Amino acid sequence: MSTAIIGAGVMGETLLSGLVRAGRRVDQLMVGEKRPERARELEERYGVAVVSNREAAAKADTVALVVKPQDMGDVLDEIAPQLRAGQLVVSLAAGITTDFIESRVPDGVAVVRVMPNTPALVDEGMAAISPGSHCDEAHLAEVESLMASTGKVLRIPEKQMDAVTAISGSGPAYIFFVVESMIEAGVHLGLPRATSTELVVQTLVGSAAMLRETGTHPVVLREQVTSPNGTTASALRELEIHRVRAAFLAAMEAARNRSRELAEGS
Ligand SMILES: NC(=O)C1=CN([C@@H]2O[C@H](COP(=O)(O)OP(=O)(O)OC[C@H]3O[C@@H](n4cnc5c(N)ncnc54)[C@H](OP(=O)(O)O)[C@@H]3O)[C@@H](O)[C@H]2O)C=CC1
Ligand SMILES: O=C(O)[C@@H]1CCC=N1
Repeated sequence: MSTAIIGAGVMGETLLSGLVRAGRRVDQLMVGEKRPERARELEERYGVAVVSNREAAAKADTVALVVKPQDMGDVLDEIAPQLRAGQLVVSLAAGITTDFIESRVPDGVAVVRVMPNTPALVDEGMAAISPGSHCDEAHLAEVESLMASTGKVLRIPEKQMDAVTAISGSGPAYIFFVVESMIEAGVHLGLPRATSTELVVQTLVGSAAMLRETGTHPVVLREQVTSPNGTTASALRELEIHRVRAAFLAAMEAARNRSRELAEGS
């Protein structure tokens, strides 16, 4: 099965590199990318063929669209004449619905919507997938195997996609923001930057491993750290005073709303 990736920016390259790591034959992969210097970079780095979007759409069994949501209409208009029934189009774009894509491709082309995230680069991705209306089990299984090469995959109803985008799609950015803030706090408290960075990164990795390996609720894990009248309780009181929990809720609501707006082309 050949796969084309159209749009090889951050997420397109993340998908490409995952497929290569997972052992997909490079001669079964191709890339459509509009910037020539980026195309050359990918050819050198992965030995993958960079072709025109039309050639990619004509030749590949599966066409993964990884351009910005705002570019999706133009790319679909460009490749639609090359697509034919039996092919699978996979969109990784935020906001763009399967309806939007299905209305622009020939009948019989199956569409699957995916929301990945960047930890896929280290095979710890979280991808959610939703079928379009002409999609069967074999198409979903193909996308599941595509995305499983870089992490976990969850099947969800498409109506949950905007919320999923706000939580796991954008999620790594919130975590990096917290990490960055904690490192700066360490520096503020007088720690060397390298020490602060090592402390924070390992604390994040250790906490994530506890969540995954014990399956214990985060509230219980937090309580285990919080000694009576101790340091953690003092810190948590400040986070509540500064309404950090409410800020997280508002932030993710804003991301969900932005995903809905992208669907409308703004
Ligand atoms: N980054 C992330 O964490 C995630 C991104 N996504 C989704 O992935 C998609 C891509 O995002 P991201 O990788 O961050 O964005 P990037 O801007 O890094 O990548 C998009 C790439 O597509 C190229 N491109 C634009 N138009 C065309 C075209 N007509 N033909 C071929 N290539 C084209 C762009 O080139 P140029 O720069 O010259 O325009 C760019 O290299 C978005 O839809 C986003 O919603 C989903 C989940 C997570
Ligand atoms: O910020 C964005 O719009 C994309 C979608 C999810 C993560 N990055």
